[in-house]
Amino acid sequence: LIFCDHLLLPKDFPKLKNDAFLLACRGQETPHVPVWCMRQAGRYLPEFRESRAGKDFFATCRSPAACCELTLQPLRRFPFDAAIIFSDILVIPQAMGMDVQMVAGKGPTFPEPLKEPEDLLLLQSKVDVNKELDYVFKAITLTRHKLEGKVPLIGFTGAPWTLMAYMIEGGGSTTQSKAKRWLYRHPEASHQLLKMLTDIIVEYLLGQVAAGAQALQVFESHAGCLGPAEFQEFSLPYLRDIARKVKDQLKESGQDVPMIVFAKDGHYGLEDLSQSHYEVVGLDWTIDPRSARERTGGKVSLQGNMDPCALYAPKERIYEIVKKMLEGFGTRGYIANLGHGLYPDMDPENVGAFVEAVHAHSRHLLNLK
Ligand SMILES: Cc1c2[nH]c(c1CCC(=O)O)Cc1[nH]c(c(CCC(=O)O)c1C)Cc1[nH]c(c(CCC(=O)O)c1C)Cc1[nH]c(c(C)c1CCC(=O)O)C2
Repeated sequence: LIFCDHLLLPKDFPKLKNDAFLLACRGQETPHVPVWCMRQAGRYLPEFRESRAGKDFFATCRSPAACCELTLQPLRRFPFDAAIIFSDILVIPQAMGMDVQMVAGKGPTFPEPLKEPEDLLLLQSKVDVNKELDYVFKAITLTRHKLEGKVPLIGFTGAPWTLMAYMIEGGGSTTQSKAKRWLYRHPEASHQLLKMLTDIIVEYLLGQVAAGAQALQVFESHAGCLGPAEFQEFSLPYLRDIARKVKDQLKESGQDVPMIVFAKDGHYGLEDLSQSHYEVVGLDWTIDPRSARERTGGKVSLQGNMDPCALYAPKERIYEIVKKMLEGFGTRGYIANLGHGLYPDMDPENVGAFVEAVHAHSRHLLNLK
């Protein structure tokens, strides 16, 4: 039999061998606390830099074989309990007709960002998600096969506010003042754009599940620049809509896929996020584990939240920090992760020490029970 990778179908997937991550998403018992890292496929790995060398970032995102290889790389080194598909949140603005380039040393850049509400007319409002983002679905299907059931595969998307902010700022920004100007000056146009994005995101996530994604994470990376009132109006309703619509649709076909919401620096919204139809709330390092547990009252599983910079510490110190974190969160309904993505200058050995510490210390705590 000759198998052609690009002909692999989203069915007959290999049997899952390690379900600790999926069990933890649902608050069920696990033999150890599962762990993965945001940006685990990244430049801190020499093999990643070599695979990416000289190639355009978004061209890489469009190659299912490249995405599959980059997704698998960290798993060859470390016993992570989940894989996250290599892609980017900005493939959605691209599918809506915007040009996005990855500029070395600067990050993602939109040569023609949205400036005024009239610019919304330039966007493709009815995106054929299955056609425009087909390459992501192919990458997911291929990767799910190539994972051979080692660990579950996580799909993801940017949340509406975070994508809107990129589309208006045209790149990274510390204040997000251009995007926030829209919220205060053009609230109706803002809602129009957020609604447009929500509809596309729902279809995109459903497509990822159909392609083989076993969990979904929604990145609201720019929650931190909103205050509680703006979050209530411009972020939370859309985050809720996404989870409800995805879940309703999946239920119709008898499927159930855990969803994670990660609102970076959105500590003011923690109670609300824990009542937003997501099984898991991701946390950054500005929240104390015990208070996060108290504030979410056992309604959700929690994921996070070690400061990525703590990985610069010597290994013994990493172990101590992990120990405290595990004791704060407890071993049930908990997925260890960083509070944001791994930095490109991280020593892979320290990432390994982090994973090892989570597994070893959580097994120790679970054996005491
Ligand atoms: C805001 C955001 C983006 N992309 C993403 C977010 C949300 C998460 C967050 O808050 O960080 C999401 C993302 N981007 C990438 C992943 C892959 C999966 C994983 O976590 O391993 C994920 C989940 C790959 C990537 N996306 C990017 C890289 C690094 C660039 C490269 O490989 O050349 C990777 C591995 C590029 C990217 N893409 C984006 C930024 C800000 C950058 C960094 C630019 C830089 O550091 O030069 C937009």
